Amino acid sequence: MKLNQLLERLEYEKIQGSDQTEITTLINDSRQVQQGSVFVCISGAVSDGHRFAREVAEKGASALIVEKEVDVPRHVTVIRMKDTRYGLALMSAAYFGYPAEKLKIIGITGTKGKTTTTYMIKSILEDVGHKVGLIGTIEAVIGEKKIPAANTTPESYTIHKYFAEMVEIGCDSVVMEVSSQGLMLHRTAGIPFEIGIFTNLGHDHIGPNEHKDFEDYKRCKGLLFKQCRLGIANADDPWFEDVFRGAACQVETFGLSQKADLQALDTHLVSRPGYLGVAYHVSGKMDFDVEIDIPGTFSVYNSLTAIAVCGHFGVSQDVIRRALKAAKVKGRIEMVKVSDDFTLMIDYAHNAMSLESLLMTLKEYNPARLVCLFGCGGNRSKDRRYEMGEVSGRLADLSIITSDNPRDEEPQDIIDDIKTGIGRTSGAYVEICDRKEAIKYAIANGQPGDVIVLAGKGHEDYQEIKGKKYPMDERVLIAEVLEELGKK
Ligand SMILES: CC(=O)N[C@H]1[C@@H](OP(=O)(O)OP(=O)(O)OC[C@H]2O[C@@H](n3ccc(=O)[nH]c3=O)[C@H](O)[C@@H]2O)O[C@H](CO)[C@@H](O)[C@@H]1O[C@H](C)C(=O)N[C@@H](C)C(=O)N[C@H](CCC(=O)O)C(=O)O
Ligand SMILES: Nc1ncnc2c1ncn2[C@@H]1O[C@H](COP(=O)(O)OP(=O)(O)OP(=O)(O)O)[C@@H](O)[C@H]1O
Repeated sequence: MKLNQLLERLEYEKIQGSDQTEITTLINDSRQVQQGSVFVCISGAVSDGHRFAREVAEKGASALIVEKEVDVPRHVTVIRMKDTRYGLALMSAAYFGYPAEKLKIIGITGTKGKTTTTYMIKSILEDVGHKVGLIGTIEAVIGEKKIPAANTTPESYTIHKYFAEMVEIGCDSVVMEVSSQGLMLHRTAGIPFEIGIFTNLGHDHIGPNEHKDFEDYKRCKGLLFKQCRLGIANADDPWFEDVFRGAACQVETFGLSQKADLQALDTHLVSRPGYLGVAYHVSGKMDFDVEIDIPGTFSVYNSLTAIAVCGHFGVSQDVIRRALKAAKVKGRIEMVKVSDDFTLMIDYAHNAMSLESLLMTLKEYNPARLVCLFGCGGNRSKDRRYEMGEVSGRLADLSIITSDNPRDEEPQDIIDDIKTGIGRTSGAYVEICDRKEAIKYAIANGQPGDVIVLAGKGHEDYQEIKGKKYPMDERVLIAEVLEELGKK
């Protein structure tokens, strides 16, 4: 492959060598450079790719893409452009043969609801025979293959590599989470999104390594709507109009308010022993009743989004209704049936903010008791332990304090910190260090009408202790506990 084939959609300046240079691989990590690679130098948060220029030249790189000056032998081609992250995105698309153009790509951005909505959409579209790839916080899903994720939105090279694999196995569409960091760092630059979705905007992801302030966070979210054909937005979010300022797409809205194009009417919580959910009537562009077994008013928003998207894929109302009923997201308010008397669920909430939001949501169902089982990760801020302890002590009727990922710390020390937080409230608690034993206690002592939440681990299937990840899937622990209690 010739270098200029990768550069065809980019503006660039030739510093030395030739853009007709033959190249073997496209790489932005010096450690992976091979003979003939083109190395893209990225000025990162931790490292600067330009620092490795001489090293990669010695390893045999045939070309370098830079945004700063580098000093390498004359036989190495050097191409300069304004932004090499942007360059990497467009070069990656070309390198893999523009796979995005063979897929219908749905991108979801927003502070909350991305993961849940992504899986809902995948589930409905697959019900009518679409083959759907997925890229998100938990994993990338390519057919049967599941690749654990490091970032919500991976680096552009990885995205196009996944797209190419999806095309290869016959996917016709992809649903992906698009983080504001992903947009800001051009990980998604050049992707022709068929549909872009805006769920909501909250004060999050602002700090030294993320966005400098809320304005910047909001601006970055809006970038998605400059590169999609159709934008579907939550009309009830106070920032909706700001985010869509300057949008270049057609816009449709959903929400509870009358101004929304697709509206949820008569929303109500549904609760039966062992079951919590929401129900409502869809009005506007469609007209039918929906019930889903994921609790919380936000489930109305997430499912409405999925309905709006699937409407554009021509999915019938009956199919949408049936598929939504079956939609589950691993580790996101995931109900696990253990009893006809009480309800148990697994959720990823692992900081005070998400735990508070989860417990407040569940309290709306007026459970006999709200039981919260959780621990906190080791080698992380102690404040999180005090705060989670305080939130659970304040909102749950019983806290069961246990281990999460202790990492290099002693589990009991972490539990003691959580107890300091609970001590600021009058909340009742028990402490059972072993997570399986703690789950056993919760199930064995479940009372009619209780809602029990196992918080913190969510989709994770391991427990990290002193640098090693040991297999630990809460679904497996629950099954073992039921067996041991003779309830299976
Ligand atoms: C601040 C930030 O966004 N960092 C991300 C970024 O790292 P970076 O490009 O700055 O990388 P770097 O380590 O400074 O290295 C710079 C360049 O030198 C190269 N290098 C480095 C070392 C070396 O020996 N040789 C070498 O060539 C690197 O390959 C890179 O090209 O690019 C990496 C690859 O894509 C990411 O893994 C990394 O994510 C960090 C770890 C991260 O997690 N960031 C968070 C803030 C994030 O992106 N979060 C969002 C979710 C937010 C939400 O939920 O809305 C996400 O999408 O995950
Ligand atoms: N639409 C929503 N609005 C507000 N909260 C939500 C919404 N959807 C889900 N949540 C809550 O936020 C938690 C995280 O949901 P989800 O993983 O779908 O969001 P996300 O956008 O992927 O966020 P994160 O990046 O934090 O994982 C859920 O467990 C639930 O408690």
